[in-house]
Amino acid sequence: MPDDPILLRDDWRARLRAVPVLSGEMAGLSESELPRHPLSLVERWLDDAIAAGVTQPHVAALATVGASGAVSARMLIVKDLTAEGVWFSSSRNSPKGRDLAAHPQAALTLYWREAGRQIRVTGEVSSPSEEVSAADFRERSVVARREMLVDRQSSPRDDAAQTELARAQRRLDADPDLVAPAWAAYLLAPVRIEFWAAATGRAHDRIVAERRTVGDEWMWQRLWT
Ligand SMILES: Cc1cc2nc3c(=O)[nH]c(=O)nc-3n(C[C@H](O)[C@H](O)[C@H](O)COP(=O)(O)O)c2cc1C
Repeated sequence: MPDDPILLRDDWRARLRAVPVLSGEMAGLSESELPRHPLSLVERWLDDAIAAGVTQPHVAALATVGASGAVSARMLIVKDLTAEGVWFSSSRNSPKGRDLAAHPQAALTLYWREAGRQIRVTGEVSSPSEEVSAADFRERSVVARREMLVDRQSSPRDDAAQTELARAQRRLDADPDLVAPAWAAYLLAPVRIEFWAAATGRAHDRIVAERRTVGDEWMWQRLWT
């Protein structure tokens, strides 16, 4: 059998180089716009993204570290923004859930292409409220709840899947309020939030807020891009 080439094209460098990035008029971020608490700026940027009709403005990349030190990242949905931090949800039994049990820290990155804005949140992760976790679970679609009652996220899917899903559906039919015990609403409480804003015709802006170890004071610092 002849060796098929792995890639069909060998001009990827040139093709990628030709794709425009950060096109359009972008205002950057100035010191005068900085609030006392960086979550206020997260709120403002999220608001702007929703108002501008950005697609899936609440989808973020979450990076975690496993017990062995291996790093994983995946996209997920930001479920809430409160004065405590950023919320997302998943199964405690998923690979990310196991990572978070071993190392309750994470990095979450939001990126709004149309606005040329990126936010990087790093901090401590907890699942502080069974009530919030249960309410979050009940808001999910039937299909998603059924999958989560089987609770095998990221495991190989074999022939037993249909039987297990049918069993989960019967449990849901019998009790529509049923909550998968492993479902967690996680809170990422920030210790560092970095804002990156594209600016047209000059260097882009990068400003970071770091929580001081004493009290709830935040220290702002401009960074080299
Ligand atoms: C747009 C988008 C949104 C997603 N939202 C979630 C979510 O809210 N929670 C979740 O557990 N997985 C979500 N996923 C799936 C994850 O990316 C990932 O495949 C899954 O959580 C398994 O990750 P893990 O094996 O690292 O635990 C989403 C994927 C995409 C592409």
